[in-house]
Amino acid sequence: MFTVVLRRFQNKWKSYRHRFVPWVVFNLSKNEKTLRNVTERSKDKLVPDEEVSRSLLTLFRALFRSHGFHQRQFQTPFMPQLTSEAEQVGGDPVCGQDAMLQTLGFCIERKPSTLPFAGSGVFVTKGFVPKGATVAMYPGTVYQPYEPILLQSIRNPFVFRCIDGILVDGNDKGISRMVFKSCSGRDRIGPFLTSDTSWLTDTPQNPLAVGQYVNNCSDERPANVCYQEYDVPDKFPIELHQYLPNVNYSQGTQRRLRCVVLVSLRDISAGEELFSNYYTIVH
Ligand SMILES: C[S@@+](CC[C@H](N)C(=O)[O-])C[C@H]1O[C@@H](n2cnc3c(N)ncnc32)[C@H](O)[C@@H]1O
Repeated sequence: MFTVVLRRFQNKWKSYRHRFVPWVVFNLSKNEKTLRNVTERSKDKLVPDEEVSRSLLTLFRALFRSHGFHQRQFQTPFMPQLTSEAEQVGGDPVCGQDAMLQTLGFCIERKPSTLPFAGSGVFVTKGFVPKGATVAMYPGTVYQPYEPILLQSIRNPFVFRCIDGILVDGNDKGISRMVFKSCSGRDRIGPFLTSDTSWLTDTPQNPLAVGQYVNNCSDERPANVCYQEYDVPDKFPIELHQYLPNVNYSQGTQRRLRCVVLVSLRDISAGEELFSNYYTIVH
């Protein structure tokens, strides 16, 4: 009898698309109506990867044009295309929030949540988010399913689980923070950083990288964004990797870098808080 119940629980548990342990365990029963149901893994993507790439590239190019100066000192004759892009910058650096408003048409920021006792949340503070837009990124260290995360996951509500078992640790404190910094410092491609550590501060240079602070929806506050996995394509420009807020835990990881983005489920106006669905069931 016990084994049957246990097996049923295990099957149900395995079908959860995303989960934040342990919060999810204690709160599932309170939120059962808000579960997001997806019929097949492949149907989970709200927008094609190409569209996510387009949004990220537009923003990152604007950031590069404004921050790109510091990279110029590293230019070599073998990178003429980068030099010319940096040369076009002129003397007009814009901050991350301005770049986001100019390129994506909205700003998001981390602020105290409207929910009591929920800590911080993420809000649209300027502009307008149309349905299907890439609204935020979930930063953190990426662990393959076979990699050890025990120490980092203890009492850590920021460990996000992807459909294929990959974990993303978006905690900006303690051991998680140290691990991210160490992995990020390790992975360079020539003169270029391959990831961004500034999401660990209050002023991330990539302003999308606050997705780990988006709170869970409820019956009263339905989800307006959802998670979507995005594997960074091989052709993603090397000089723009410095804005990606994710890094592989192991240097030898063979697969493409996993990022997780949050995509809007409907139009969202300035002033609204973002709510995602921490639970998705794949049938
Ligand atoms: C991924 S973190 C989100 C960021 C969190 N608000 C913070 O400031 O650290 C998940 C944690 O946020 C809190 N949280 C998320 N959604 C919530 C909700 N609807 N009501 C209350 N607390 C919530 C829970 O403490 C949960 O463990």
